[in-house]
Amino acid sequence: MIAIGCDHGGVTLKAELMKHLAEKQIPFKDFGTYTEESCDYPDIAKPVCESVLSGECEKGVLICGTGIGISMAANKIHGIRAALCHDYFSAKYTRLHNDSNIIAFGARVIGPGLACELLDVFLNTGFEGGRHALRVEKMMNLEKE
Ligand SMILES: O=C(CO)[C@H](O)[C@H](O)COP(=O)(O)O
Repeated sequence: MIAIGCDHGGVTLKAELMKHLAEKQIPFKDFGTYTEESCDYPDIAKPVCESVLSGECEKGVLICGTGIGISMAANKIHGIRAALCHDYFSAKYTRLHNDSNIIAFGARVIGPGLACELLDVFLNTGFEGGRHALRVEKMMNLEKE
């Protein structure tokens, strides 16, 4: 199950990504927002991240206008590693090297075609482990300081 959420800036892109997931028969849970009425991206980031941390959802997708605010908000939550990705290399390597559990997009930055491709590579790439495991562990330990 994939958790997905956006602010008002990401409603259209979220719909495209959900259509893409449905076509691929990948189950998802939509945490809103559902209209283009203005809302605050931390209010959406929180339940999406909680769903990933609880294990209800395996990974998450967050969208705002730039992708910056909603990924910043997500990364304030302990256990979340959210990666803002607008290119193929980043979407692939944030899984391989950072074991990211959330991908974020800026709906005012990227088109739906590329975003769907990036989501695919994000979901289909595993963590490489090895030397990266200690780095991820050290990164997560920063939350405890
Ligand atoms: O990208 C965002 C946060 O990083 C927001 O989507 C953006 O700031 C919303 O702006 P506005 O209220 O003017 O639609």
